[in-house]
Amino acid sequence: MGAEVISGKELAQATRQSLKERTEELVSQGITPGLGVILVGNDPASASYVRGKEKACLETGIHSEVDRPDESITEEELLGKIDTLNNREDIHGILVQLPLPSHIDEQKVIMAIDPSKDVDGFHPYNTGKMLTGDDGFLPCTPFGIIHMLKSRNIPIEGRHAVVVGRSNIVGKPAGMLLLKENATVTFCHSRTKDMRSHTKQADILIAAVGKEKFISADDIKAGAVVVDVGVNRTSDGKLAGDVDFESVKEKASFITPVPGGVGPMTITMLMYNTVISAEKRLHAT
Ligand SMILES: NC(=O)C1=CN([C@@H]2O[C@H](COP(=O)(O)OP(=O)(O)OC[C@H]3O[C@@H](n4cnc5c(N)ncnc54)[C@H](OP(=O)(O)O)[C@@H]3O)[C@@H](O)[C@H]2O)C=CC1
Ligand SMILES: Nc1nc(=O)c2c([nH]1)NC[C@@H]1CN(c3ccc(C(=O)N[C@@H](CCC(=O)O)C(=O)O)cc3)C=[N+]21
Ligand SMILES: [Mg+2]
Repeated sequence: MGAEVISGKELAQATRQSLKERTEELVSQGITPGLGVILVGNDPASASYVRGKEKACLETGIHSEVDRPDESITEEELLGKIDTLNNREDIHGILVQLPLPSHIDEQKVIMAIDPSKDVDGFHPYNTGKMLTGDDGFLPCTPFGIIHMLKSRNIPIEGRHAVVVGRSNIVGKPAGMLLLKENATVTFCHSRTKDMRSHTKQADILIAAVGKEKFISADDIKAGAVVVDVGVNRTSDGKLAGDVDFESVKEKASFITPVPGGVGPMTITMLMYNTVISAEKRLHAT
């Protein structure tokens, strides 16, 4: 018994293989998809995620550039770098790694990115399109989650999805994409009272809190689908999600692991968005 584990790592490999073919087709037509990453400062976790993105670009044939300004960079200088990337023909996707140092206004920086190159899907123009169901870039983590559920033919329509966490980059858009798939959605957050009464009703539970072992077997319904977005560094230096994997695995029907779950799919959907952006450029010429 026990849940089936949805390997994001395996699905990422398969998806990257098909993206590689689309990239080769683009290259044969004279366009190499290009991703420009800006990583401010030297936070070790951010540096590690950016390395993952560079590796994925190599695997999919996407040209990548990483600019690593010192954390003393001014907001104006950073906006200047974004402007340069916005105007480059050979760059189809722009990603500014978050969080930014506190002297820089994150929202202002996100707004400066050309929405047609916003492969993170964080610009309000793309957020708005997601809300209305128009075609735009979807945020990579929620997009990857939907992809993982569909890869296992897990029904979403009509089911109760409970999202724990409401950040702009994960929780909120995850709930919106599940709603678009016709789930009935509940959000839980730090002000939620009696959280367990909500999580126990979930057919699909998304944990995006950032606290190790936040969700235990007692918090879920038997047979629930549990998606663990959390990436937490434990005291012994390992990576752990928000879900107590060993106990929850015995009670859930499907579960995503950490590492090797949502993280690799997040990066893969970034590659996907970059390829789409380059394809749009090709068809616009
Ligand atoms: N695998 C991946 O690809 C990615 C993983 N992550 C990971 O996902 C996790 C969440 O990231 P992110 O959304 O950016 O984090 P934030 O810190 O921005 O948001 C955390 C959310 O959890 C809620 N929360 C905090 N404490 C509680 C509590 N006791 N009870 C209920 N809700 C609570 C907060 O509520 P409130 O709004 O009320 O403060 C907030 O909405 C992190 O571990 C991060 O590293 C993030 C991005 C991508
Ligand atoms: N502009 C911006 N876009 C982001 O998408 C973004 C961001 N800023 N800031 C930080 C968060 C976090 N995030 C992760 C991506 C991949 C893994 C990932 O691949 N994790 C591996 C483990 C990686 C490791 O070993 O450290 C795994 O879960 O298997 C994790 C976290 C993207 N984020
Ligand atoms: Mg945040």
